[in-house]
Parts: sequence; C-alpha cells; structure tokens
Amino acid sequence: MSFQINGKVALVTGGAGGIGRCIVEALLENGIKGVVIADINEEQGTKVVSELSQKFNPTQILYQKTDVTVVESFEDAFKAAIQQFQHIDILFNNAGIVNENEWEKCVQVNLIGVINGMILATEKYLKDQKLGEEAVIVNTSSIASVTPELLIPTYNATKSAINAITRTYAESYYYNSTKIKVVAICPGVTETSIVNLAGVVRPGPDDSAERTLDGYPLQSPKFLADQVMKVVEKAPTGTIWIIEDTKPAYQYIYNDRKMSQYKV
Ligand SMILES: NC(=O)C1=CN([C@@H]2O[C@H](COP(=O)(O)OP(=O)(O)OC[C@H]3O[C@@H](n4cnc5c(N)ncnc54)[C@H](O)[C@@H]3O)[C@@H](O)[C@H]2O)C=CC1
Ligand SMILES: CCCCCC(=O)/C=C/C=C\C/C=C\C/C=C\CCCC(=O)O
Repeated sequence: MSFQINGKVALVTGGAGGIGRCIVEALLENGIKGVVIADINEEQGTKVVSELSQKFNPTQILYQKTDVTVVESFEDAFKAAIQQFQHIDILFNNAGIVNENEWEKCVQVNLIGVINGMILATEKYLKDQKLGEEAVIVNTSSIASVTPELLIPTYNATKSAINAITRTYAESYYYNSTKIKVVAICPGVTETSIVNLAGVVRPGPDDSAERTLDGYPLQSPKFLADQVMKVVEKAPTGTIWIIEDTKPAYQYIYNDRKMSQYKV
C-alpha cells in the first residue's frame, strides 16, 4: 500500500537548510496541504518562507523557530502544525550538523534531536493527530552510518544510531499501536553548506594532508529531495535507503547476525 503525500501535513526539522529546504519544496510540488519549517536559524527560515511564497500558496508554509535539542521547543513546532493545519502526518527528522571539535553538540543535534522527534511523534502527535490510516517518519541518516568516514567518528556514530532507532520503531510492537511507517534515508555527499570542512573536523593521526572532499561524487539536494518523495510514498517500514551519486534510491540490507560464520 502506498502513502499519499497529497493533502497531508509535514514538519521538516532543519527545513531552512540545503536538504531540508529542498524537501519542503518537493512536498509542496507533490500536493502537501501544509508544511512547517522547524529550524533554529530564524533569519534563514524567514527567508525561505518568503522565497517559497513567490511560487506556492503562502498559507501552506509556516516557519517555527525550533531547537530540536530542546524538547519543549520541538513540541511547540508540532503544536504550531496542528493549530495551523489541524493534523500532522509526516515528520522529517532532518536537522543535523558536523562538528568533531564540539562533538557533544553533534550528539545533541543529530541523536538527541532525533530521539526527541521520535518520542513526540510516536507517543503523541503522529500517533494521535494523523489524517489518514498511516503516518510517516523519515530520519535523515547518511552513507556514513554504514561506511565509516575518516575524520568524522562522532558524526558516523550518530548516524549509525539513527538507523538503529529507525529499525526499532518500525517493529510491529510499535507499529500496531502507532500506525507510523518509519524509514531512514542515507544521502551521499550532497551540495549544501554542511560539506564545508573548515573548523569542524579534527586533525587525524597524519595531519599533514589537506583534507578535502575532492573526489567524492557530489549530488544536488534537489535530486535527493525528489528521491525522498518516492521513499515516503513507497518504502516499507523499517527500511534504510541509500541515495548517492545522483542515482536512484536503493535499499540497504542489514545481515542477520546469526548467518555470520566467523569464529575466533
Ligand atoms: N550534505 C550532505 O552531504 C549530507 C547531509 N546529510 C544530513 O542531511 C541533514 C541536512 O543537512 P544539510 O542540509 O546538508 O545541512 P545544512 O547545514 O545545509 O542544513 C542543516 C539545517 O539544520 C538546522 N539546524 C541545525 N541545528 C539545529 C537545531 N538544533 N534545531 C533545528 N535545526 C537545526 C540548520 O539551521 C540548517 O538549516 C543532516 O542531518 C545531515 O547530517 C547526510 C548525508 C550527506
Ligand atoms: C563534512 C562531512 C559532511 C557529511 C556528509 C555525510 O553525511 C557523508 C559524507 C561522506 C563522506 C565524506 C565525509 C567526510 C570525510 C571527511 C574528510 C575527507 C578527508 C579525505 C581524506 O583526506 O582522506
């Protein structure tokens, strides 16, 4: 059974940034009734609303200043969605940062922020305030969740944890009472401000080499967002989707540990 974006209401954390903003725009192009941009950056959030209002009906787009690391602030974004649009059907847990120098902050935003969203959505808002039979949560993970990237160990760890939480909340134990499909997307390197490495990575053991992302295939956030719409509509719950190098989304399959034959 496929999920219909048309007529639904979505909340996008980090919706004022590169990937989040493109997800907001793709949702509007796919007939969303209303979308809340829940982002800590008020200046950018207001700017995005005014730019999108040139192309779409302004009453469909709401900016709510939100810090996902603060549960009350995150909850206010859900309340704003209900007040403005009467229901809430899709949560994009998308806000994320890279900062290996202030690694606690990276854990706060990438992991605690996503946990806050999962609890608010599965225990209250998406569970009780959805329009149709099913709601959807899309967690933004990364290819770094399954292939550890050098120089960003804390970031890699937060993204692996996102896959774990996605798979847990997809279990029928939760789904049977929430009717929320939970999936994760794992983008490859995508052209946004996050890929600026200056000041956010720690020097590795060999700190003489210049660290750049040269050689990594770069995709556009617009391409990524269009793939994400397909994932929202078609992906089964608990699935993890790699989207990299401007190629169609494909499912990442975890092995059953009991199939592993290696012995010490
Ligand atoms: N750009 C890339 O190459 C890749 C990005 N990702 C993930 O995609 C997501 C979006 O990142 P990008 O759009 O690339 O970065 P970005 O830096 O362009 O956007 C991130 C947005 O999150 C917001 N934000 C940061 N802290 C927040 C907080 N505490 N509460 C609410 N909003 C907050 C920022 O204000 C910004 O608008 C992140 O989770 C990132 O880890 C995953 C794989 C690749
Ligand atoms: C700044 C990283 C942005 C995070 C994007 C993401 O989620 C996945 C990225 C995947 C690969 C590249 C990321 C980081 C690599 C860091 C430095 C490159 C060092 C290259 C080298 O010198 O070996």
